[in-house]
Amino acid sequence: MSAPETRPVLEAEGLEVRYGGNLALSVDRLAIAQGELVGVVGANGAGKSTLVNALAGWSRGEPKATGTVRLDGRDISGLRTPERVKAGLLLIPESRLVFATLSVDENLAHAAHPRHAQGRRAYSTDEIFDLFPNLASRRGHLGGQLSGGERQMLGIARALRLAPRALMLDEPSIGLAPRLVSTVLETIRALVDDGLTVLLVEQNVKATIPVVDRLVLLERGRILAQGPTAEMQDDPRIAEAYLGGAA
Ligand SMILES: Nc1ncnc2c1ncn2[C@@H]1O[C@H](COP(=O)(O)OP(=O)(O)OP(=O)(O)O)[C@@H](O)[C@H]1O
Repeated sequence: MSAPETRPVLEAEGLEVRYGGNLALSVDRLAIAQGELVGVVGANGAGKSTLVNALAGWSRGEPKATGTVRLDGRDISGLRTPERVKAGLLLIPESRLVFATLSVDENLAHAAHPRHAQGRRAYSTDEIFDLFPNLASRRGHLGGQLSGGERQMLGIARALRLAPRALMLDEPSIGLAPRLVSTVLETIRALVDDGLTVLLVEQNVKATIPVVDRLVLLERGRILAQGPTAEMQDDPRIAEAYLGGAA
């Protein structure tokens, strides 16, 4: 038998992002292992979106990103977003990109299973509707007619059709009713238990703690602390800032 695989699925090294002259993100190293669910938490403006956008090779403004991003050991820093998607690195942005004028079925059909996805799992529409029964009952509804939670689920479903190697989600809980927040986060957990590798950005630390394996605390663009959830949840920086000053 060969030694157990330790190479991370997704890895960033020396990743820096500047907007104009301002350094918004400076991450020495972040690595996510196969089948791991890592939660990135931090206050407004901490750099959470900037981090996942830089990993995805995508941005709102015109930031300058430097450093190395690797997927399964392959340097993908020079690839544009569509090529990173083809390679298996997918981001579901905060804005939950779905086609508003296409039905749920059409939205899924547009996210067709890529031909060159060696060893990656593309979920079938049947599997997707098992995972998201709400979507199954709305197959003919237009994307624009769906609730925030349903759009979020459709966004995840579209990503699953594309056989992600690593999936990044930017604040999937935002704007959702508390009950739906746990449904969405528990579904993400179930996908990880099924083998998917996930980087989850969340401001809702309380809802994030029960589902993630590891927490990364970002502050002013830097990783202030990271570690297994069981240890990090008692870290006073997390407890005081996000859990109502429990310490
Ligand atoms: N397009 C942009 N142009 C200029 N500065 C930006 C841009 N996007 C983000 N920034 C700045 O970069 C920093 C990090 O922002 P970012 O959106 O990554 O934070 P965040 O942790 O995702 O915050 P939130 O939880 O509010 O979404 C902030 O200081 C923000 O003002």
